[in-house]
Amino acid sequence: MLGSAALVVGSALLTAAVPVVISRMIDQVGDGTGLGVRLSLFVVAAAVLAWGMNWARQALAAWLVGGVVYRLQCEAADAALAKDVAFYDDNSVGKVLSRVTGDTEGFSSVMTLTLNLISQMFLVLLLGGVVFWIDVDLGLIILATLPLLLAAALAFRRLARMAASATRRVMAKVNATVHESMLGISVAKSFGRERAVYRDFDEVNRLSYAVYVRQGLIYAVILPVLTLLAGLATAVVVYQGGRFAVLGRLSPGEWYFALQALGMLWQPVTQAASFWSLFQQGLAAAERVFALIDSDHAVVQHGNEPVTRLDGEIEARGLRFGYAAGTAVFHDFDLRIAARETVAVVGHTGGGKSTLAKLIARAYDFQGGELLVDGRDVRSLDLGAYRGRVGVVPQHPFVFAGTLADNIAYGRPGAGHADVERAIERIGPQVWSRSMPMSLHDTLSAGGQGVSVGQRQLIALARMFLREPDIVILDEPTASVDPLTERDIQNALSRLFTGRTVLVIAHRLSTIRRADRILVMHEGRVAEDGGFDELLRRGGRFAGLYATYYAHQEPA
Ligand SMILES: Nc1ncnc2c1ncn2[C@@H]1O[C@H](COP(=O)(O)OP(=O)(O)OP(=O)(O)O)[C@@H](O)[C@H]1O
Repeated sequence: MLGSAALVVGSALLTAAVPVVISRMIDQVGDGTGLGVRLSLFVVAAAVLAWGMNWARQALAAWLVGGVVYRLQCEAADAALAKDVAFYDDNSVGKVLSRVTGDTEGFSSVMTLTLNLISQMFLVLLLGGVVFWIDVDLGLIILATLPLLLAAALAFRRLARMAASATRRVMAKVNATVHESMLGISVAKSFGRERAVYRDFDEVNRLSYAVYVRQGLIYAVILPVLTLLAGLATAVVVYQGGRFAVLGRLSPGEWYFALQALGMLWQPVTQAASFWSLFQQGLAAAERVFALIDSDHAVVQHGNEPVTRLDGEIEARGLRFGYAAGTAVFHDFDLRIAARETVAVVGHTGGGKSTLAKLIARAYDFQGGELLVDGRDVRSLDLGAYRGRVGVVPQHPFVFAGTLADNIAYGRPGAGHADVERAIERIGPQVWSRSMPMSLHDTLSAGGQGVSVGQRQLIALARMFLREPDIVILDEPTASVDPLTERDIQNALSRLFTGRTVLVIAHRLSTIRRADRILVMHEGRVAEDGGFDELLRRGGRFAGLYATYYAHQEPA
């Protein structure tokens, strides 16, 4: 920082020294020979030195700003990764991405701008001081021309800002349209709607063309007008300085200096006019990044009790939960799941099955009541260690870009090839080879294009065998897989379920039949609870669900 300040002062002094020395030499023109050579040598030396100092100053600034942005991006990315799932309900991935990259860069450009402006302002003060020292009246004349230029720059800044924000808005619209059409491309293709999608895009693209042209026209006016105003101001100084020189108040060298100083003042002054709004934008960007870093976690803990192993007994007492204030999913929810019990959760859509699973997995926090695991308040347990003992298999497990082996090894940090092979062994080698034709070294694409739902489930189950969780939460896919793959998955599941507490949001009859207990969820409460045959005999909600949904899965 000190080095940077010294370079700012040094390069400003050098830049200001050039017109000062030249003006002095002009006044000594009659004194001797070789003046032109000495003058030229001085100008070259000063230019080289000033270039060197400016280079060092800018390199130092880049190093400083780069360091700050690097740390800010690390902290923002770290904060985004630490956020609970609930955070991503309100903040889309795109929004978080623009906080971590776009906003941190916005902040960096303001830092660079500020450092440049500080050095330029220092030069302005230096040159202004010399002009006033030469002649106060001339200094006042130059000073009087500055507000005119400043006012023009401010007015243009407003115009430029309006044009820029219109361009930003329309670009956001273009991006959103492209994003949406690409997301739904398979649907568009299957309905033969490509031309309609193109027409939608063309409409916003025409809008963006019009806005761009308007912005170009506005910018085309700004610079020539500012140059004209600068020319007028120079004319005033030429006239007045000339008069003072004729009157003997100024030497020709001082007159030259005043004109040079004026030329050097324009740029910082016009830049200062646009500085404030850019500075505010940068601060707003920084605020957004800090809001991400400082925002509270949705899952609140009040203890860090160690968790090494769990028996897996789960109990909810008077649990209250809603995703948003005033919309409760659970009012006064009670439930007890014994250790190592397999519970199938069924019910109509919106009944609260996934919500229950998310609360047990600590993806969300509840607002009232108690959630006990092995008789201990879940909020008193070390969150990371607790989550490490709970394995969640979502309906559509995510596949990362990398080899199949990498994707399985994801289940346990540091797992090697032998561990992956062992996990496959536990699933059942025949089961695996029948459903997974690819080799462990084959590369999968992010999102899992080219990998079926059943295969993704098998990858996720292999990850679970590596992880060895004490509580398994599984959301079965609704999409039916072929009977052979279903049998493979069921075989893998029965191995995974043994000796663990399992909560499975069940869509397959085979899973329901195998469960120790079935919970029928309805409007945020347990409407029925019991064994398969018992619930069928009861003739209630489960019997209804069975008749309308599960019965068709019975083998003929
Ligand atoms: N992220 C969310 N934000 C706000 N409300 C939500 C969210 N997720 C679920 N809900 C609401 O909570 C209620 C319970 O939903 P939940 O997903 O638990 O039901 P479900 O029984 O699992 O349904 P499905 O079988 O369709 O998955 C529903 O009214 C749903 O609209």
